Amino acid sequence: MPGPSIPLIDCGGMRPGADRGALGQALCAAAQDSGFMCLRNTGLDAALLQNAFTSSKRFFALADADKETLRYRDIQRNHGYVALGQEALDPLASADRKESFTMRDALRSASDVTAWPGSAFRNDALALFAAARALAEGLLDAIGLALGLQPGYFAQRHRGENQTLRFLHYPPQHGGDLAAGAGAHTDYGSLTLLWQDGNPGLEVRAADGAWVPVPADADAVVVNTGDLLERWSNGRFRSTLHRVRPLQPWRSRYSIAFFSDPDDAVLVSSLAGCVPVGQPPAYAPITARDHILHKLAASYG
Ligand SMILES: O=C(O)CCC(=O)C(=O)O
Ligand SMILES: [Fe+2]
Repeated sequence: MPGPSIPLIDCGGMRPGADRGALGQALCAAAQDSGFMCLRNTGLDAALLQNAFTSSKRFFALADADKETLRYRDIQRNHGYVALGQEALDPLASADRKESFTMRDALRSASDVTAWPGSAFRNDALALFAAARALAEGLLDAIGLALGLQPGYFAQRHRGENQTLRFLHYPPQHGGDLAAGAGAHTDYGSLTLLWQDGNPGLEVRAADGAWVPVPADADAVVVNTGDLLERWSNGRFRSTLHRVRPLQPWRSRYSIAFFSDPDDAVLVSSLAGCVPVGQPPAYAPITARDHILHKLAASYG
């Protein structure tokens, strides 16, 4: 069960037309207290996830030379295979011991055959991408409602350009000094959805500085709020530090993340309703593109 700092929220199936008011309040409370939450009953089809994990495992099991043919080329495109030791989510620490396949704006590259390991992988990834996108939109809609924004406020600013699906693999480690799977970092954008394979390792930093394990429950989706939602909410929502440690290093750990971040040109500035009367905003406005590229450039050193 989640500890007190990582609330568990039942989404009631996210049925269309369902009352989003109570859900929005619960999401906002969790974003404010912890920045992390575990969601159940989101209505996301479990078969899509299972297929995506299967494709991910098949891909990471390929020979390095095959994976390298699809290698990540640049942070602008933010697509492709990143091998062990090439990314440091904490730029001041050593590189992460993980490999990943990143798919920014996946629907747009759907017809580019050179971008994908094969059609089964592509179909599984695109199906999950579309479902995760709809789920993130529903969650952002509920949050917007609780913040008193116009319906569709966030949807109009998250049209896919910076929505990114990412398959992750933390390979086993045998003996010696164990390396971190992912260094301490905050996520860059609005909302991250994360599915785990049941292998623990993800930890979040609580307000008192303690590292708190996130349950590795394969049936729940972990959701956290990122830097740009922190800025939009004038610091009301937290973009919480988190990391991945090798808690069970003898076996592989797989996870799948979906980052729902604002479109490049969106200027993120503190929402009027979040700024106390008579006080200046806590952050200067920034475009999503500037913030995301700055963070990507730091992590790819
Ligand atoms: O794999 C995980 O559990 C977390 C990954 C993560 O935090 C990230 O990719 O931003
Ligand atoms: Fe993260």
